Amino acid sequence: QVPLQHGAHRIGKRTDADMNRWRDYGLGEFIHMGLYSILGGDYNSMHYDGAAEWIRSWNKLPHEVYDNLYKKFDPKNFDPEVWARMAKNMGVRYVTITTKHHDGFCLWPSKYTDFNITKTPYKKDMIGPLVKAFDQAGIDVYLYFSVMDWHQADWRYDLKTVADSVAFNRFKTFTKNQLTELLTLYPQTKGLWFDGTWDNSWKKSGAFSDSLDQYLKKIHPGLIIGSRLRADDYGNRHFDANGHLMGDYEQGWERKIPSDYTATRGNDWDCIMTIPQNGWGYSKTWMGHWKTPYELIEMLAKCVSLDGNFVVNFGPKGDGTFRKKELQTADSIGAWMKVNHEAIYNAGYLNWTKQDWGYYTRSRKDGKIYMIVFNVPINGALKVSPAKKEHIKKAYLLQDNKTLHVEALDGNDVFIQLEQKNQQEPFVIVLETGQGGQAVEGENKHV
Ligand SMILES: Cc1ccc([C@@H]2N[C@@H](C)[C@@H](O)[C@H]2O)cc1
Repeated sequence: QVPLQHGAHRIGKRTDADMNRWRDYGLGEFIHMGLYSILGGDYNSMHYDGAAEWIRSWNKLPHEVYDNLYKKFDPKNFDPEVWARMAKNMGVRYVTITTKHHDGFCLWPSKYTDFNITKTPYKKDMIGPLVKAFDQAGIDVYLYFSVMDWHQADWRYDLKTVADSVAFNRFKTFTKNQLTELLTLYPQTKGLWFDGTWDNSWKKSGAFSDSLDQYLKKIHPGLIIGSRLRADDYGNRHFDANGHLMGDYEQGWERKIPSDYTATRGNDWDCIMTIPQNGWGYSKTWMGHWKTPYELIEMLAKCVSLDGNFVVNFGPKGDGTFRKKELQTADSIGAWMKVNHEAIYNAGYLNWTKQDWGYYTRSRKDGKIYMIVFNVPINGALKVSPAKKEHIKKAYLLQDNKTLHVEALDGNDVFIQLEQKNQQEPFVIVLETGQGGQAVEGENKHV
């Protein structure tokens, strides 16, 4: 064990009520809104083929042109109630909204920089009404905040000189002030989602990130902060020099999902995912493959089956409305969740051998076991190999309680026989288990 001042201060999961609530969310939503939403990935009828919210870094777009976009920022059709209702219908239980992305533009009336929404034609705070609308819809709100801030003269990518450190110290104070402001203005906030913390300047500021983490939790008890905020004494991020997670959950799964339970290292985690191949802010032309609702539902099932949450990103347009494809996706996921949310909410990992037909989840409330089925085998027989001493007593379809035939195989394995194999969408089977003797007699038991 390497002695550390600023490594993990807690070994293992955080288990207070706020974190237990976080663990049970299952499904979340991310929203990227900012000056980049106005351009939608295009400038001067050229298309930027990077992530649309990074268009300021495109050499064909002068910084000055981008930074003056605030003069055009006017989400006339923005309605926080519409955003909250869409999220509610989709079945999300938490939402993370960008307050300030890397470009430094603040969607709230910050008193620490004039580069904020009050200086735009729209004038009004967007964060307050969103926090209120989501909170009233029963959706927990988390605020995305980029530490890296391209607008601040005191931002540094690295600390090479004394002058760098003097400037960066001013930047740290600015950052702490803005975060205090956000938590004071929006006390319903459940957590902060940090980004833009990969540069050397921040890696060399492990002591500050540690004290900032503690300060924020002191002024806002229960606050949830993932592993993207801190660096340890040696600049390690997410996991300290001793391999312990620094943060309340692992925040590294961006557009990727752990391959299996081992890869989660037994930590809490969530995966944030774009519907297109990449790109978080609104882009007129989405990159590459657009994930179908079923692909996203399979990702959701996989995340929950590995004790994580799944967060789908939406990038509203500059006028404050969502593109049709995003509205349709939210609708489709919501329709599936209306029928099958029992297998997602308050559910997590089950240590049974993964089968090809899909994913197991187990309810943290009552231990009920769910099979979320995506791939029906040709013979319509779904193999289940329970852990030792666990036996299948009954299997039924969640959507209509229809009991399914269970055939005993060797040991306590079973086949669950599906009658009609023309399933048109992912479905859920509920398993009732018992301890002790095989509850289901095989028909043709070969001795
Ligand atoms: C290399 C890279 C840097 C920053 C990002 C930001 N994190 C996501 C949550 C988005 O905000 C994206 O701009 C993505 C990739």
